Amino acid sequence: MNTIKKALNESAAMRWGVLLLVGFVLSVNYYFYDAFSTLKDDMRTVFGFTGTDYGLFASFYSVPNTFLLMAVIGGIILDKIGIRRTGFLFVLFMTIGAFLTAYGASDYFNNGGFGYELMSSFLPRFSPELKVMLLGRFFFGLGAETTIVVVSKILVKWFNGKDLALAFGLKVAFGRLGSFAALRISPFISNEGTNLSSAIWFGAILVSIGLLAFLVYMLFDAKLDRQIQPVNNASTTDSFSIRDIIDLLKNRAYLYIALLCVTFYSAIFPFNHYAPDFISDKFGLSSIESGNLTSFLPMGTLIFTPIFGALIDRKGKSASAMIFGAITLLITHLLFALTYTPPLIPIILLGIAYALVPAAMWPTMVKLVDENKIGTAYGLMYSIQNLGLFVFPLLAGAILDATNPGNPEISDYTATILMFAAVSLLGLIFALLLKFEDKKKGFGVELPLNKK
Ligand SMILES: C[C@H](NC(=O)[C@@H](N)CCCCN)C(=O)O
Repeated sequence: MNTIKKALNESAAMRWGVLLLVGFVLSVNYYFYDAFSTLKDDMRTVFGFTGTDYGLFASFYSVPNTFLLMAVIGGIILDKIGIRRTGFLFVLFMTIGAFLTAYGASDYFNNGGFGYELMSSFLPRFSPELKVMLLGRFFFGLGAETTIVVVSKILVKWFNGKDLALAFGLKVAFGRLGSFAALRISPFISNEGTNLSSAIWFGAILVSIGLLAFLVYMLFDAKLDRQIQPVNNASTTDSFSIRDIIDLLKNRAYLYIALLCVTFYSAIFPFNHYAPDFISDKFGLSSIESGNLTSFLPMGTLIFTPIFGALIDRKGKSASAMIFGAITLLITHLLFALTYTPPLIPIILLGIAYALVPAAMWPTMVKLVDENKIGTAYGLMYSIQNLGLFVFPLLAGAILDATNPGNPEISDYTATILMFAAVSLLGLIFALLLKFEDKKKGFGVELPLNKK
């Protein structure tokens, strides 16, 4: 009997199964990224971390991606050596980074364990545990950002022409699920700092399970390659040139969207690092209560990002959605800084902005850049974004310390949050510029993404 074998990516069950696997890798990535925000106060009591120390720790995630351009380089490596080897390498970096961070915070290390003496022998301004945790955060960040680029490429490989936008919305949702779990589970395990180290080890173990999930994915990827290789060989030889980066930066619409990306996310991710502590200090809640409240944010975006994505696929209006999201973000920070509005209201507003802008911004790239340059375009955008993710947690910690001398238990966050409002205002200006540029050049950013 003559049987024609279907390629794996033609089976819907296989595609969604793959999304579940790589989505898990993203969930643990975001879990470990956000797990520390509810532990800020515990790290202050257990390790004596100041706001600046905490800001430095949060910022270190972005050092490799900004100063060593690792997100761009990771994208180029990905195009050169492929999904399996690049993915394995960068998920491994992420895992090593998570374990190093947990080791730095462990009782064993802090009771004079391996490396303690060495870490005490230089830069005395920084404690040995902070130094090891910074090293861990560096490797974690190096692996985590390129892992997101790898997962994007995996989705294009499996879903192109078959619900790709929905798959991208769900990709963001998996990340938010990780953030949600971190905000709920992390303070629960830490139990006001009595089990701080266990809360961090738990995150590191989750990341290592992510590595196992990626290894399983590699089996499917290899099988798919064996099935589709002859078809794809002809089209995968586009080599990298520095000219691509120059051309991207000369494209004003790309520049505006990259600047919107850095300002928008700089007013959200760094804010999230401080949000549970801010809400707890301003509204007198425990760290578990404020973590639970903050967790409504990723929970809401988990549901709404794919829904907004599907709407933008069909109705368009991406530039308007980005402007609306930027205005909402500005209002949120002004409410947080200047009023005592019950925190759930600004959190809901923040959730709308946080779902709307990513749902519109990431797929819009296909309107601005040729498909064969899209990996470089995303990689460059992530590197630019990471500059903001480096600077703003640091700045927030420094402003917090300057306006609250003596590292007090309860801090006044007004100046810190006003700084985030100013960054949101910049984001709004770039969203408006993008819309004007689109009107002038006719990229079609306002048109639906789905082809008729
Ligand atoms: C898709 C987008 N992701 C990013 O911007 C990443 N650079 C964030 C990384 C945080 C966790 N590792 C998003 O989440 O909207």
